[in-house]
Formats: sequence, C-alpha cells, structure tokens
Amino acid sequence: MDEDILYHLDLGTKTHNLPAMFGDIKFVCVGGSPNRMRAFAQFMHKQLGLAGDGEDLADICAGTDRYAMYRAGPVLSISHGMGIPSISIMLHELIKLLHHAKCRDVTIIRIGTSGGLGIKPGTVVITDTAVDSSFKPRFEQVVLDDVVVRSTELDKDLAKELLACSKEIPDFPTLIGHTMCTYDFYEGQGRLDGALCSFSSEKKLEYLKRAYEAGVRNIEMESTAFAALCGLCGLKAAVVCVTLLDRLEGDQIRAPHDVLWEYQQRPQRLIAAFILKHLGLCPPAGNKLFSTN
Ligand SMILES: O=P(O)(O)O[C@H]1O[C@H](CO)[C@@H](O)[C@H]1O
Ligand SMILES: O=c1cc[nH]c(=O)[nH]1
Repeated sequence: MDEDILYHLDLGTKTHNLPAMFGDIKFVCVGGSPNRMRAFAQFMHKQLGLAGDGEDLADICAGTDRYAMYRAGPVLSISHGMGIPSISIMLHELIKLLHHAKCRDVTIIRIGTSGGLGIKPGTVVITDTAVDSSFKPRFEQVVLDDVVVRSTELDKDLAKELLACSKEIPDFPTLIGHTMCTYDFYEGQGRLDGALCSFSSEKKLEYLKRAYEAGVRNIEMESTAFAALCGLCGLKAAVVCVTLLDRLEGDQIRAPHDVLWEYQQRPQRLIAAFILKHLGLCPPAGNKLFSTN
C-alpha cells in the first residue's frame, strides 16, 4: 500500500514516522483498561529509572478514544477494551504498526484480570494454552463465509520463564494453567447473576468443574484471539492474568476496590521483573516490585 492508515490508533505511515517513534520497542503489554495500561507505563517508567516522574506520560493515540497507548523506554503499553472483536481490531493495527516501524524480537504480553477456577483469588495465572468454551485449544474466525479454525498455542518457554520470575515475588501465588476464553462475561462464563439466566446452579457447577478437570484455571475474554493472531504473525506471546474471585464459590466480584487494584498490579509487577531481567537491569531501591508494602 502507498499509505496505511491505522484508523483506530489514529496513526499512519504518511502522517507519522513509525520507525522513529517505535523502531526500538521490544516489549508490548496489552490489557483491557486504559487506566491500567497508563498505570503500567508509569510503573515501568519508574522501574526503568527514566527521567522525570512519569506522571505526565502522553497518550500516543489521544486522537481516538478507542484505545490508549503509552510508552516507557522499550515498553509499549496499550489498552484493548473488552472481548475478542475489540482486541482483534487493536492487534491487527498494532502488528502492522510493529511491521511498519521495523521492530525486531518483540515479546507481547496480555496483562489482565480473570475469574479463577478452584484457586485462591489474587492468584496470577500464566496461560500455557488458551481454550474455547468446549476446552479445545482453538479459535474460530469467520473469514468471508467460512469458519477458519486457528491454533491457540502460546510460547511454552516464555510461560516457564515467567513462572521462574514469579519465584522472586513471593507475596502472591502464581501458577501455569489453561485459560478459557469466552464471548461473554455472564451466560458465556456460566454466571447466574446476569439479566438473563437459562440454566440451574447445578448445571453451572457441573460445567465449571469439567473445565477444572480439563486443566482450566481461569476464565477471561481475549486469550484465544490474542494467541491465534500473535502466533500466526510470529510474535512471541504470553497471557498473564490475576484472578479476582473463585468461580466455584460465586459469580459476583465482591472484593473492595483497594484489594482489586492491588490484584491488578500483580501481573504488572511480574512482567516488570521479567522486562528488567531481560534488559539486565535491577529494580530501583525502595521500589514496589517485590513487595506491596
Ligand atoms: O482485565 P481485562 O484485561 O479487561 O480482561 C478481563 O476483564 C474483562 C471483563 O471484566 C474482559 O475483557 C476480561 O478478559
Ligand atoms: O470472572 C471474571 C473476572 C474478570 N474477567 C472475566 O472475564 N471474568
């Protein structure tokens, strides 16, 4: 193409010098919420010891209110909204952006929240395989009038490396497991508390227990599309989500806001440790990486 307009990011090959803006990016972190992704960029800014306090980082996609994007050194932090259609659009444009910018050896990580299955709330789950609602490692994409089935394998070595990094952060549990990706938060995740509910509590528990038996440890809404798209485009990818509740115990997220905020920081702290290790850096003295106090 003579020109590529990345419409939802408000960036383009003629309007922006993408190699100058992004050519040195090595880590891309994505997550649903714009505020979380700004907080992560500010946190990375401090961890990397960059100049200034990082409080006034500019939103690179400020010209659109679809997604928010921030950078801290070689780390790009982008929001993707909720659900597969939203993350798919963002990933198509992000992957083209990395291509136009001539980025090399990029690792991409989704840092999210999820519902846990049979594990303590606050546990961080590193996904080995993203599975669909039938516990199969596949993502079905409609292309023209065909349903194309794509693999959802993630990089196993990267998952193991992240688990090894988690050993240095002992104040929360981290484990590797399958992540189930659904098209909905309520009926699609077997919740009884939506506006509609068409099944019994017994049926719900029987389904969630079968998911647990199949190796599922958490449930969220983007991982299969993320794994499929990143895998096909040759990006090393990982999914790291904290669990906000145990779905075998209930449906509503009842933890207070300060607890939920601290939970959200757990994947961020793990990924910061991973990035610093890769860059051969140590966290600054008195930082909050290894302790919440
Ligand atoms: O915490 P984030 O990244 O938004 O992800 C999870 O939270 C949302 C639902 O509350 C879904 O998008 C789910 O995947
Ligand atoms: O239960 C939950 C919690 C967060 N995100 C989800 O998709 N499900």
